[in-house]
Amino acid sequence: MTVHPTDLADPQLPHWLFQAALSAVNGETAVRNALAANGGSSRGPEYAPGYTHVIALGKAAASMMQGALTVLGDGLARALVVTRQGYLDAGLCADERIECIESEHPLPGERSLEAGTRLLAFIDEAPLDAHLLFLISGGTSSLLEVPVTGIDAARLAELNRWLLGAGLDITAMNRVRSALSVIKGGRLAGRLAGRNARALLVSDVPGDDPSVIGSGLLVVGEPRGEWPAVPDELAWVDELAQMPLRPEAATPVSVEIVASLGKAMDAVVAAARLRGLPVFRHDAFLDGEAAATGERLARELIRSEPGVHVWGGETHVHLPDDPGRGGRNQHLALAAARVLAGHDHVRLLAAGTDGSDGNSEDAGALVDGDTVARGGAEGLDAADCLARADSGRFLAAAGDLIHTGPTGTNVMDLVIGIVRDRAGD
Ligand SMILES: O=C(O)C(=O)CO
Repeated sequence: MTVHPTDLADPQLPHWLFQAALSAVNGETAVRNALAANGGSSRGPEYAPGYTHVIALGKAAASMMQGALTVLGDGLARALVVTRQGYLDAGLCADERIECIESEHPLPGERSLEAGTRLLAFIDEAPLDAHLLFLISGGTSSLLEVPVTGIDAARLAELNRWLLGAGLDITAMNRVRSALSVIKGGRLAGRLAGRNARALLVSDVPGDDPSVIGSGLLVVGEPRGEWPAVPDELAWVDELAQMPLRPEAATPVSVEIVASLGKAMDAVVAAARLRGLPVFRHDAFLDGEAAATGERLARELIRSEPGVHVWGGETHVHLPDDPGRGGRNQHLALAAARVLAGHDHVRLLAAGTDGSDGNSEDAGALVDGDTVARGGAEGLDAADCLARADSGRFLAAAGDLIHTGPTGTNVMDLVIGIVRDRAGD
């Protein structure tokens, strides 16, 4: 394969590859395709006028709902859409059949409790012979909750603040969330009263396990991993988790993953090949500490052959008490930038496919061998910003942030490395 240094040097290339990935896992397209494939020539009963009740939850809810609406048309009876603040679509919510709720993320609160209560009522209001179509994406864990007795909004926020800052992986976090919820851990399936139900999922968890996505509302999973050590001030977590929950007969739900990190990575590979560029797909899931991962990938890229490299996953950051602006992708990118300093042939993009990274409004960052110098010229110190979890401030000063707004999907994070031929420097 011929290497085109001019293409690998194209300033737009990393953005273009990231956009190709986002399009391939877009919630609207994924739902539309899944329903159209199912309808085909022998359209199922969900298309009968006024028969289907849609429940769209998570960061990609509005976009997934749009996909369902396009295919169902007047097959849609009613819908409930629960998504993150700022992620709704005004046109969608103008449809009087569609009830829209903006809820809280990444920390659940009062509105998450209201949304959880509304979800149960919405299901109860659907006729017993209705078809329930669930469209679930990540973010659901925070956006909706019906907790066990003894947990109010303040405790819920306290619990999740600890879970998000403790460096736990999503499986461990959701194990705790599920133990304290009457809808998570598959328990929502016990509230469907035998209604015919189908779920389409956009996966934001490693291994695409439906019992982990959105804390597995409809699918009971095997408890996996260690129960984490709970800090003393949260002793009520262990106490309440031991209380037995009333078992309810679960209604079987057909579950299908319609978009995933793997598909997003495939799309980067295909887009690079389309340009005739060499591409290296790294399948090992990125799940380590963000800064250490960024440094490791930067070292690998410096030594690598020219071409496009793609990784996917979800790293984590141990947050200090008073974190600054940023998220795991920006943290990873800034740590990588320190290693890349002076190496002009490498660029690295790290971004969340949902368009938001940590507590910032940015998706991530695109760094290069000059990032540290650019931020330094603005009076900032990269090591200091990393120590204070303030990578966003540094990257904003360096002009390296990537902003997409809500993307209509959520399949974890992508890291795209571009290595140019050194002769072209
Ligand atoms: O983001 C969430 O809601 C999860 O728990 C994983 O999908």
